[in-house]
Amino acid sequence: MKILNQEQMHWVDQQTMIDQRISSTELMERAVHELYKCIRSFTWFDPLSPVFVFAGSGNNGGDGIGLARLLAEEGVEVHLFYCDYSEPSADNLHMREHLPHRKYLTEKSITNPADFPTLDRKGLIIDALFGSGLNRPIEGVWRSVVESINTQHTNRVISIDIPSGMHPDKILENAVCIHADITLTIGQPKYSFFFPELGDIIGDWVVIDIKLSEAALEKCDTHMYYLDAPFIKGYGDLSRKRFSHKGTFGHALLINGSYGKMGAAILAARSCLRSGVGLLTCHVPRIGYPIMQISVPESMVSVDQHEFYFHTKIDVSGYDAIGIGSGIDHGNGVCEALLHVIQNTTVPLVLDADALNILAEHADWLGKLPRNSILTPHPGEFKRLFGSWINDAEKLDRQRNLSRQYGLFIVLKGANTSISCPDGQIYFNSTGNPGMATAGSGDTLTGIITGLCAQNMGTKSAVLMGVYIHGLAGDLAVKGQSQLSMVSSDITNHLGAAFYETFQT
Ligand SMILES: NC(=O)C1=CN([C@@H]2O[C@H](COP(=O)(O)OP(=O)(O)OC[C@H]3O[C@@H](n4cnc5c(N)ncnc54)[C@H](O)[C@@H]3O)[C@@H](O)[C@H]2O)[C@@H](O)CC1
Ligand SMILES: [K+]
Repeated sequence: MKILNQEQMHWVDQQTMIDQRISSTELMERAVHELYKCIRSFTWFDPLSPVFVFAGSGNNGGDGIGLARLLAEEGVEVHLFYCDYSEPSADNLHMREHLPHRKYLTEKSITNPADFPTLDRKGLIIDALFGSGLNRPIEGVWRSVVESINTQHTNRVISIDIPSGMHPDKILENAVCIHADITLTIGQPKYSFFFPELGDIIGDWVVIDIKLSEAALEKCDTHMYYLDAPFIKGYGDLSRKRFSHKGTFGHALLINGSYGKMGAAILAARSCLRSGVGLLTCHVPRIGYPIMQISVPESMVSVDQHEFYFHTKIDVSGYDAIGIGSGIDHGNGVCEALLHVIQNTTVPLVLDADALNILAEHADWLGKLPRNSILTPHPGEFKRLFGSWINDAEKLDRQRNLSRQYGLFIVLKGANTSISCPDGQIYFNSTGNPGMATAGSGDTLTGIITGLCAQNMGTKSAVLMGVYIHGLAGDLAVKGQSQLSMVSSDITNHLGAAFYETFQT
């Protein structure tokens, strides 16, 4: 799914009305019905509790007023507050004119901070003050309304389209924003939803489909995408031909593990094999030989001359993809051995963990990496590699520019992992959960991406698919268990189900 900026979203709204021959009121009515359906589908929704709607005078407010109407028509007790309601938009006025009989609905204006109501009964707050039309930080009475709503800890808060005060495309420094429990976002997710520093403000978010014009969406030029199921399904064909053999699916090399960290090598190897690679060789220190043979019998083992860690300048020719770094440690000679790999292969390298830390100490090596290599840092490793950032928007810009400059994929791990590509596009993953923040989760990702890269499907497909499948396997693994009990082997054990759910193959 494309992620559009403020201007593009407005344009798509307008084009939708033209293409579908509907008025702006009809489009808003469609949005209002979809918002209502979504709220009514929440199992926690209690029609016997009051709903407090705070509406601004723009179209976001119009959505809130329309929602108030549908809830009141159902018999829900609704209290509607108009906040500094001057010069309402035409659609906002239309919604107001069509409010039902006032039996279940009260209306009140808030024109100064003292007008904020006492919400002494537990209920649901709907935030419809400002939406994607916000163009500056909230001030005055709106600010005090936002601050008062944020103190209502016993009431659940749903923001319509975007938490009021948040800009859809950028960070407004020190701006006051509604802290939503849930954001029901209209049409497309907004770019700012992918800034980790705003995560607590947005809460959980759900995209409300209002059947925007496909033709208009198609025409919008963007470099930002949300990596969801329909998108990834169209990205590759993993079905196997009848006469295919293990040679068809590539030969991967994984260089991982050291004394005390052989688990990283095992986790990566098992995930690599579960991702469909034809042949796998694991290069490990001597101490790791029996461990790998017993733990991962499907893998061949190449043994380093060093007892405890990766040290030997090995022959890396003949492989289709190489993953390196999980648990390789930092001992004497590791840097030279890593540089030897970098300089003696043309296949994309998947670099993780200690390989990234070594890279951080040798910034000039970035330019030496084979084109289309893949860096998989978590934020701490990203900082060591590329320095600290001013805010998340600046961090994402930097990530994107570095990918273009060095011809690399950068997979910045976290909630909604961001994947920047050499072509300048950036993808935000839709799968995964906090249970995956556990030891070895990154090692499994290295294994998956390396295994997919080896199958010659194109590096970009392998990276996007790998990140998506890794998260989906985590989502399947956590079903029926607590996130806190999850271990990274659970991810590996659900890879088969994740591939099947995505590609039916
Ligand atoms: N046809 C459409 O355009 C649709 C719009 N929809 C809703 O409309 C919203 C966008 O509506 P609008 O463009 O009217 O914008 P908003 O309702 O977000 O804001 C209203 C107006 O307030 C002013 N404003 C912006 N920032 C301000 C600030 N900090 N302090 C004071 N005033 C400020 C601007 O002039 C802006 O146009 C979406 O978020 C969505 O909820 C949906 O109903 C779907 C269809
Ligand atoms: K809002």
